[in-house]
Amino acid sequence: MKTKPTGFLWNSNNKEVAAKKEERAGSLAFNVIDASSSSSDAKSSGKVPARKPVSRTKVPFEKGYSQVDWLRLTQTHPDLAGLKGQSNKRLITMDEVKQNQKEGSMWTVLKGRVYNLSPYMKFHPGGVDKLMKAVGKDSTSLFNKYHAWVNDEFLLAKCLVGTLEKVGGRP
Ligand code: HEM
Repeated sequence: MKTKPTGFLWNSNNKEVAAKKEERAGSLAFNVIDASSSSSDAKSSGKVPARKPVSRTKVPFEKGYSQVDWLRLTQTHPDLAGLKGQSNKRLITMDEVKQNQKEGSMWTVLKGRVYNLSPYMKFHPGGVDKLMKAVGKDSTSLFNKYHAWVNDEFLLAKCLVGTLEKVGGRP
């Protein structure tokens, strides 16, 4: 069973991800958090087949590109999103996301929010190649496939460009 500690990288209260189970050791009772699947209840009941594990190779970071370095940069850089004075509260179409795939301006949609991934590229623990797959499209399912527990909203807060416009008024 895989367990994940909580911290700035990980969502601590993601109910979809973490399935809690109480276990006992002598007189001690404690919660075990299983982050290995988003549907462990369904899995243990035998209704859903176990999800195929994805290959998750961590790429050794270049000096100066650790997650701590990233956090420092988010606190000091004046405009990581590349807004140039524009508001990050505006609605953005998928067309506009597709148009931003160049150095310095590499946009993705993640859980309805639009981010500029360009500054995060070399900091991504899964490597640049993997993160490039997110550019110009909605990367929510890819993101969840590899690491649904990662706290994207916190990590990419300073890269927020706007919100994806809903088409046809449906959520
Ligand atoms: C879009 C925004 C993304 C963010 C903010 C992000 C962030 C992260 C973080 C924080 C980790 C370290 C996780 C940990 O230590 O548990 C990680 C690892 C990783 N990511 Fe991403 N990621 C993103 C997108 C993607 C995409 C699109 C892919 C695949 C196509 C991907 C593949 C991986 C892989 C393979 C690892 C490394 C293996 C591991 O931690 O075991 N990531 N990412």
